[in-house]
Amino acid sequence: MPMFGDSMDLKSNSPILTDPIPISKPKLDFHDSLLPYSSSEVFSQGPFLTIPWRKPGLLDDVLSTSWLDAMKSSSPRNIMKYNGNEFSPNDADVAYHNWMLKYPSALTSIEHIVNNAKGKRIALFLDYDGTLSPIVDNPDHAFMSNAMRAAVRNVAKCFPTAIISGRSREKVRKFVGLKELYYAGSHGMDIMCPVQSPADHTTEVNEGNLYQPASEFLPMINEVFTSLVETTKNIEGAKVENNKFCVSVHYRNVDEKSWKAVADYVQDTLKRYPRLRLTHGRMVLEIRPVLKWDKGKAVEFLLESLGLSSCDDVLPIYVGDDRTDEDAFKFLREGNRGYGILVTPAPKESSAYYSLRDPSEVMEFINLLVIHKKLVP
Ligand SMILES: O=P(O)(O)OC[C@H]1O[C@H](O[C@H]2O[C@H](CO)[C@@H](O)[C@H](O)[C@H]2O)[C@H](O)[C@@H](O)[C@@H]1O
Repeated sequence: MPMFGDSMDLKSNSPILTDPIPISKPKLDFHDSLLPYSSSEVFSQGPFLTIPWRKPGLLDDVLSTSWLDAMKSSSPRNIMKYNGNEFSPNDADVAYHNWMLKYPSALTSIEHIVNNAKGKRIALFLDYDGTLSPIVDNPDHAFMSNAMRAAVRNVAKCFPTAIISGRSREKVRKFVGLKELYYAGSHGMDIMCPVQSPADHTTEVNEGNLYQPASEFLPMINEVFTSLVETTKNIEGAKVENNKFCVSVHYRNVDEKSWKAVADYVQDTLKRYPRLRLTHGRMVLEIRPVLKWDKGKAVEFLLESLGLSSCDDVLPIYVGDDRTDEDAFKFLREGNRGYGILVTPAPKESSAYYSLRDPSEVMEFINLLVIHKKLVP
């Protein structure tokens, strides 16, 4: 089990993890009531968020040597970095405590959150790996607990609830095993659309109603999957996962000496497929279409489909642990639409408002939402 968050460093010295465009102080017009802290406090520390810069036709990350730096910084074995400072494990508690001034716990902030939800409808978005299920070595064994399943089932009875995952929609649906939710797989590129009945405004999930903005990439993704399975087959521990509209190349179980070989194979593949790009996850390289579509877009799309896109009477909450979840946090923050909650046991730069340490705290938070809903219907 990782000691700290696996992809803990969005601001490392490596060019891979930082945005090559200088970021000025964001001009975001927040309502103070939504903020868990004062906005001047948040932005006084300089550039706020570094996310990979996406430009169609370019790889997110250019050289495999740099990829290697990114892969190393994604390893829990490496020292923890936050805001340019390095922390030894002994400093970790102090660092986490200080970091929480900026990203307070969603558990201790529950009153603030539900107060802001008064007169509004909460819409809940949940990432899967690292959020509902703990991170484990074998991606096929990332099961969620029955207690977590019960919590998600209960919360879905209170609020519209969607799972947005990097995995294929079918796979994540199988893991979660609840039919009363909405599912978006492949980082939001495969959405089972809820259908609204014009008569009574109820929604139902219609199997035939899929939104798949990357459907033309399907043959290409399959080719890449087959090719990477073949090329990496001799690297012990490497695992290639077909997530339908994206491919994950896991190096969690690969000896660090062979990480470069993994990066080289992925880079070679991307050279052959310029319409695909790379993103980094938790000890995983992810290949996906060069498409302006991400988890943020998926949240926007689902809110529209559910008839919940009006900011005035809806409070979307998104809970996630990974870099790809930042797109959703950013979408909520930029429009002053709702709350992002970052799940992490270690300090990380984020566009989220709040934090939770691990999936067990996520479950606690979900249960608190249900309790509050029952107390104040
Ligand atoms: O968006 P998510 O639902 O968080 O999916 C992101 C990736 O999650 C999975 O990989 C991660 O979890 C594995 C199981 O704990 C772990 O072994 C791996 O190292 C992590 O990167 C999944 O296997 C990927 O396909 C998803 O893209």
